[in-house]
Amino acid sequence: MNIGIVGAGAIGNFLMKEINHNGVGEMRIQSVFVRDQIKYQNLEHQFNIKVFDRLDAFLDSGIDIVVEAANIAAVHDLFPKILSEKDVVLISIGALADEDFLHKMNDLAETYKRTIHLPTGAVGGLDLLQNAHTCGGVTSVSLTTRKPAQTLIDEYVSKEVVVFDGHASEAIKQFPKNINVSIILSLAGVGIEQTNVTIIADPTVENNIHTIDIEGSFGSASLSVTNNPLAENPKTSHLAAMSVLGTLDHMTKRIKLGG
Ligand SMILES: NC(=O)C1=CN([C@@H]2O[C@H](COP(=O)(O)OP(=O)(O)OC[C@H]3O[C@@H](n4cnc5c(N)ncnc54)[C@H](OP(=O)(O)O)[C@@H]3O)[C@@H](O)[C@H]2O)C=CC1
Ligand SMILES: O=C([O-])CC(=O)C(=O)O
Repeated sequence: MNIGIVGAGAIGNFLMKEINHNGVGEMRIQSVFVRDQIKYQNLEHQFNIKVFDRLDAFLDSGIDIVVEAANIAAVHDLFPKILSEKDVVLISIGALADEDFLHKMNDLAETYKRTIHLPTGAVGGLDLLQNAHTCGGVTSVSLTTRKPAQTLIDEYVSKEVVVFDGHASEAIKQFPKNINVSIILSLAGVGIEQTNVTIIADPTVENNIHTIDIEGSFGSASLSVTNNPLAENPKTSHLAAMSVLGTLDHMTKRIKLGG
């Protein structure tokens, strides 16, 4: 599978190292789309890839699938066009909190017979949540996210501060780089207006900790993930990058787990 990536930050670099240096199945990252070709030119030599700043040339570079590792604005601006030509993997899931955009992407996928893959990201439990929700059996979903204070707020704090308490729809507007996980949970479960989110800036922690509580006709579930951050971007958890790789790897398998 020849892969194109949009964005070359913490997750993009993780993927280039794992796939092109360490090797994962039959995958290869062939092309990377960036805003500033000069800034990222060194990647060509480092990972044996081609760097593009023109979208048409990137899409024509022999890639089978496009992985987004950029931001919400890039999904909104670039991916309707990209989806009309390629299957896509999106990690800035917050882009889909905009319901008009979500419907537009769904319609494009139908029209062009494309697939939009959404990795689980820095959490777990989506299998349970989706299964329980399929029969309308979920009554409540809550996410409590605790991150190192400096990744959420600029001012110094000596003790923990609740910086957000409300629904996922508003959480992603206020913290677009920190709470994409709330939108994948919303999509799997009860929706962005019903998924409860609390975000805590904690000066005493070094991990990104996501705790999910689900209640429904199946019973109840509680899952807490204590994530190591990626060195290149401490806002982003290692598991989020791994989940993109996992999503690509699962596509190649004949035996599909989960559901
Ligand atoms: N779903 C989840 O669980 C998680 C999602 N995320 C999300 O994943 C995304 C990537 O994270 P991460 O790698 O840590 O972010 P970084 O900030 O480390 O990297 C983002 C990269 O995207 C590039 N970029 C931005 N806009 C564009 C554009 N229009 N076209 C091409 N490249 C662009 C930036 O380049 P430059 O600015 O130099 O042009 C940069 O190289 C973020 O949106 C983040 O919020 C992160 C963690 C968990
Ligand atoms: O990586 C994480 O822990 C979660 C994150 O930033 C996000 O959901 O946007």
